[in-house]
Amino acid sequence: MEAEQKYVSGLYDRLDEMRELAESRRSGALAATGGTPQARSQRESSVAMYSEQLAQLSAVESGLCFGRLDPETGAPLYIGRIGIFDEAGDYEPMLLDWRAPASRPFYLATAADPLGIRRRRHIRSKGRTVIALDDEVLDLSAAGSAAREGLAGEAALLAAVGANRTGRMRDIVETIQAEQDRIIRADLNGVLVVQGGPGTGKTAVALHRAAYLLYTHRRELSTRAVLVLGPNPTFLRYISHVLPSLAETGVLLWTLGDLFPGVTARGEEPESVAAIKGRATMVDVLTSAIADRQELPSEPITVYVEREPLTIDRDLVAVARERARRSGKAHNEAREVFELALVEGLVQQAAAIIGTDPFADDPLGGDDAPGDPLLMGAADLADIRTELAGDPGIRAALDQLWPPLTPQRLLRDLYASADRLAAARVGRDGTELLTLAEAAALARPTGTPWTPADAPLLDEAAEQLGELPEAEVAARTEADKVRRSELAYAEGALEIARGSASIDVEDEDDPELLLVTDLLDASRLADRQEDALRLSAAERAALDRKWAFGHVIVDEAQELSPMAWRVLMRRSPNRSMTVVGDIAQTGDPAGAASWSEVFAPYVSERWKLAELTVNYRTPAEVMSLAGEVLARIDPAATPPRSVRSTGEQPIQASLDQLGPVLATEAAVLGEGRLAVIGPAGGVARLAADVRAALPELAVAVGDEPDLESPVAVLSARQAKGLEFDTVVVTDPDGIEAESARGLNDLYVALTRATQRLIVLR
Ligand SMILES: Nc1ncnc2c1ncn2[C@@H]1O[C@H](COP(=O)(O)OP(=O)(O)OP(=O)(O)O)[C@@H](O)[C@H]1O
Repeated sequence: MEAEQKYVSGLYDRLDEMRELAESRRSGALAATGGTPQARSQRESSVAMYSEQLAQLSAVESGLCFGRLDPETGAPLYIGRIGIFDEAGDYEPMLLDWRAPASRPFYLATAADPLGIRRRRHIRSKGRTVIALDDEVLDLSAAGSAAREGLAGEAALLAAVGANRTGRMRDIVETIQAEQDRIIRADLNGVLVVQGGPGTGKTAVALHRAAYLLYTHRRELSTRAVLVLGPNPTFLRYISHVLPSLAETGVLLWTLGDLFPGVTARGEEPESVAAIKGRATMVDVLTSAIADRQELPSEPITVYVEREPLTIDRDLVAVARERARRSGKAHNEAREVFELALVEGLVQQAAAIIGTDPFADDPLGGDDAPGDPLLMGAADLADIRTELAGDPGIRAALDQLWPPLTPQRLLRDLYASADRLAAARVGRDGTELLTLAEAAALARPTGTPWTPADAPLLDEAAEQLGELPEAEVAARTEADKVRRSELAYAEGALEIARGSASIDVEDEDDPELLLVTDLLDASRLADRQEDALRLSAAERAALDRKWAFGHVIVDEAQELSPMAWRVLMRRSPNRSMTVVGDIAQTGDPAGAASWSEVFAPYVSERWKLAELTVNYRTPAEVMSLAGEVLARIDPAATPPRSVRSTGEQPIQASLDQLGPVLATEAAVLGEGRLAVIGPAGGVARLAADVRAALPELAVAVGDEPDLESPVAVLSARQAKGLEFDTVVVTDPDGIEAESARGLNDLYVALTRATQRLIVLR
C-alpha cells in the first residue's frame, strides 16, 4: 500500500505541474493585448483551449489512478482517467488512459483468458489517499471458484454498486465489466442497439462509449460533435457529471425538445395528443397543411397599377399555383416560381389594357396594322413587369396566396384553426390521415408553449418548407426593424452561447415575424463570422438544423416516436449511432414495441444488437418481485440477473402505513436518497403527505425535482432512468391503470431501488 501511495502521489504531483503550466499559459494569453485581428482571435482560442484543459485536469482529480496491471513480463502499467507521461524521463507513460488499447486487459482479462496479464489490481482512494487494494491473480490454478469468472474486480464492483446514491450519476470507469466494455469499444460506424433490462448499465455504457469514441476518433468527432439524447431535463441533469468526470466536455446533452434550433420545447400536453403528433402520418399531414396555405382567392383581388385595375382571380392563381407546384421545389423556394407566373399573368392584363389602341380597329385611326391591339415592345413589358413585381398591393396578395412560412408559423396557424386542421387531416390523394377527433385533439390557441412532440414536427416542416431565397430574406431583414434588433440580440446571445451551447430566441407572439434562427443557421453564420465567433463544433451544431453529428447516442430509446426518429436520422446521415433502451420499459404510447420496427425504414436489417444481462442496481430480492410484473408484460422475457443480494425481502404493506413507513426508512437512510413513486395524477397530494410525514427533510417534487434532495416524490414516468437507495412505490394498481402502458411504468417504478423497496397498496 505504501508503495502504491508513493506512485499515486507522484502522479498527483505531475497533475499539479500540468495544471500550473496550463494556468500560466492561460494567464499569458489573457495578459497579451493588441495585435492584428487574427492575432487577437488566435489568443482568444488559446484562452479557450487552456481553460478547457484546466477544467479537464480538475475533473480527473478524484480517482485519478484506479488500476494496475502486472504483465507476465515487463513493468507494471497503471490505469487512470487520463494519460500522463513522464516528461523528465523518456516520455514514458506514467498513467495509461483507460481508453487506450493497452488498458483493455484491465476490463477483459479473466483467469481463463488472462491476455498476458498476471495480476490485476484495483486501487481505491479517498481524495489523494489510497485506502484499499483489491488484487486478482489471473491464473487458473490460483483463482477461486469458477463462479467468480466474469465479474472483474468483484470487491471494487460490489463496493461501487452498494455505495450510497447522491442524486448524481457516477462514472463506472473503475469497474466496467467485460460485456459492457465490448459495447463501449465497438466500432464507430453503423447502428448499434443495446438492449438491456433495468440497471444493466445502459446509460453508463452509453456515456462511457461517448468518452471512448471521442478519445479514439478525436479528430473526426471534434469537428462533427457527439449528441446524447435523453428523455427529460431532470435525467440530463442526473447524468450531466459523468462525462466531465471522464475529462470529456463538448458533448451535447439534449432532450427531444432541444432538437429544433431556436426552440426549447418544454410545454406539456396529454400523452394521447403527443402520440398523434408522433405518428409517421404526420409527414403527410404537414404536406397537406402546406398545400392548404397555397390559396386560391375566394373573391377576385383587385390591384391598381398606374390607376388601372388589374384582377387576380381564381383562374390566374390556379395557373400560377400549378406551375409552382410542378416545379418540384419546396414551398418557400417555389414562391419565386409562383410570383413569376402570377406577375406574368398581370403583365398580360396590363399590356392588354394600357397597350390597347382604342382606335386599333378604326379605319381612320393611326398607321398601325389593322386589328393589332398591342403598341408595346419588349422593353415596355419589362418595365411593367418590374413595376408590378415591386407593387405593394401585389406583394400583399402574394403574401396571402403563397405566404413565406417558417415552421413555427405553419404549425402555430395550423393548431389555431379548425379549418386548417380539417384541410390537413386529408391527404393530397384524398385519403384520411387523421380522424375528425384526432385532428380536433391537435387544436390549441396561439401562444401555447411548444411541447417536446412539436420539435420533430417543426423540423419536418422546415424540411418540407425549404428555405426562403437569400434575396427575400435580405428584403425582409431590411424592412423589419424589430427583427433586426432581435438579430443583434441573438449575436449577443451567441457570445454567451460559447458557454451554454444553445440560444433560445423564440418569438411566440408575432407570427408574422421571421424568426432570427431562420437566418442564423450556423452555416451562414459561420461563413459570415468564422473569425469573429470561434464556436466549437458542439455550439455550432446547436444552432444548425442541418448539422450532421459525428455520432448520435440515444438513451431510453424505446420511448421515441416515429417522427422523433426521422429527425434523429436526419442529424445522423452517416448512421453512426448507439441506441440504448429496454423495450419492456416502453411507457410512452408513441414509443416502440420492437427495435426492428424502429430501424427497418432507415437501415433495414443492417443494425447490430448487443445485450446486457447483469443488473448492477437492483438486489435479487427486489428483482424477483419486479420479475412478476415483467412476466405479465412479456411472458417470454427474462429479467436481468442481479449482481448481488441483500438478504432483505421487499416490504409490502397497506397505503395507510405511509407515515410510519417513511419515518422508519428515513431513520436508516443515512446519507442516501429516498424516492416515493406513485401515479402521476396523485403526485401533488402524495408530496403533501410525504412532507407531513418527514417535516425535517427537504422533499423535491415538480417538473424538474432536485434529485440531490434527500427525498423526492415522483411519478413512475419521471423516475425513468433514475435510482435511489430506498424506493417506496405507492398505489401500484393506480400506476398500472393510469395509461395503456401502465404495467411497463410499474416495472420501471419497482426497479429503481439500489437497497430497499417498499410497496404500499
Ligand atoms: N460496471 C459497473 N460498475 C459499477 N457500477 C455499475 C456498473 N454498471 C452499472 N453500474 C451501476 O448500475 C446502476 C444502473 O446503471 P444504469 O442507470 O446505466 O442502468 P440502465 O440500464 O440505464 O437502467 P434503466 O434501464 O433501469 O434506466 C448505476 O448506478 C450504475 O452506476
